[in-house]
Amino acid sequence: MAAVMLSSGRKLLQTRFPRPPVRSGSARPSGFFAPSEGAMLPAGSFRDRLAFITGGGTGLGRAMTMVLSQLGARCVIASRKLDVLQETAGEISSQTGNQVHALQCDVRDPQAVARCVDQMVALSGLPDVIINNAAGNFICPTERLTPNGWRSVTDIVLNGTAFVTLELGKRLIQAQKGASFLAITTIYAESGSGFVVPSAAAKAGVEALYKSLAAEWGRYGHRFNIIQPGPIRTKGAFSRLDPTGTFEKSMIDRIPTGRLGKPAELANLAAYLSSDFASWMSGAVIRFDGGEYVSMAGEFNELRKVTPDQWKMLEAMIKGTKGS
Ligand SMILES: CCCCCCCCC/C=C/C=C/C(=O)SCCNC(=O)CCNC(=O)[C@H](O)C(C)(C)COP(=O)(O)OP(=O)(O)OC[C@H]1O[C@@H](n2cnc3c(N)ncnc32)[C@H](O)[C@@H]1OP(=O)(O)O
Ligand SMILES: NC(=O)C1=CN([C@@H]2O[C@H](COP(=O)(O)OP(=O)(O)OC[C@H]3O[C@@H](n4cnc5c(N)ncnc54)[C@H](OP(=O)(O)O)[C@@H]3O)[C@@H](O)[C@H]2O)C=CC1
Repeated sequence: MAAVMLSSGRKLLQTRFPRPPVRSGSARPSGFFAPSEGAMLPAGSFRDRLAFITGGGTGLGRAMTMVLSQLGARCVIASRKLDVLQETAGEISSQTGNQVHALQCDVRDPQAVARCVDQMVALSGLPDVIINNAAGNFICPTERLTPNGWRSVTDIVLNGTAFVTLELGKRLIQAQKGASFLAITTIYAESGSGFVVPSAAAKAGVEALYKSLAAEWGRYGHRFNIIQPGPIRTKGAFSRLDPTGTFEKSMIDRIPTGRLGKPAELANLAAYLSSDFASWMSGAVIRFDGGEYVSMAGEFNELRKVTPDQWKMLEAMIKGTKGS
């Protein structure tokens, strides 16, 4: 029951504001926004191209490797767990018929990054496409965070991206070879977010790094773009950000398109940004979140819960107001 109060404190009107019907995340809106998951670009868009994807063995990195490989790219995927990488590489290359190499690399270690790039060059040459996707994250009240916890996330996300970008950028410049660099950040790189503070700080740093290099290294034939994904189910993210599954429903409820994103949708956008179709695109930050960011930001967006009858009443009240 909601009451409208006069400034005197007297109740003017009482009416029932029922709780909105509980809608499951995949109910009404997703009927309008069904995902399309096949490769979007023409076949062969990445023929004769080499793509280097950090964290390419799992989750979104795996999905991006899959679509690039489907479109003809040779791929090199790199992260810490060689067995996971090798399994993914085998699965993708047996489906697409294109080479996928797995290289062990901890992006926190600049020497390991240099060794990894040496191996890639020996195998396949310097890449045309670089996707900085590797990340670490976990929810944690900031007062519980240790210096090592801070370091573990910021080293992977910010330093890791910087080490990969510097190592490859310098070698590409030396070889006078152009390339597309893409970084995967997150919508809260822009707003900041409590409880994932090292990730928010590091992702914001990655965005500053990529926007800066878009300006500086265009002259070497290098493009730099950023995708800020909203929630897309992966084991890596959801097990560390919503380990009990408690928050998923309220998260979906605030997404105007009524569902989570799909890895293949993100992969199609990444493929476009990394392709020649986007050769005029650099320094772009693309939010890809089903509308979640603007939905959380708008002061009055909670009014979605007001029913048509309640609107009739509210309108009458507003129109009935005389003076200020
Ligand atoms: C509201 C619902 C949300 C649902 C999802 C919505 C998603 C929308 C937006 C999403 C953004 C997503 C961003 C992402 O980046 S997801 C990517 C997630 N993937 C990964 O994190 C994979 C890699 N991660 C890891 O390997 C680990 O998690 C790691 C901790 C980052 C690094 O591993 P490692 O180097 O092995 O470190 P450890 O030795 O284990 O730990 C280092 C220090 O960190 C402390 N620590 C680890 N976990 C926690 C924790 N949960 N809480 C507090 N502290 C933690 C650990 O204790 C160590 O510190 P020390 O004790 O002082 O030594
Ligand atoms: N899923 C989501 O909802 C969202 C994800 N993102 C971003 O998308 C990207 C992919 O995340 P997602 O696929 O969900 O999660 P995953 O956990 O599956 O991916 C993270 C990858 O990073 C690799 N990695 C972690 N640490 C290192 C390291 N030190 N050196 C090299 N590689 C490392 C991991 O491999 P290994 O363990 O073998 O090292 C893993 O493959 C990340 O940048 C994340 O921040 C952003 C917003 C939303």
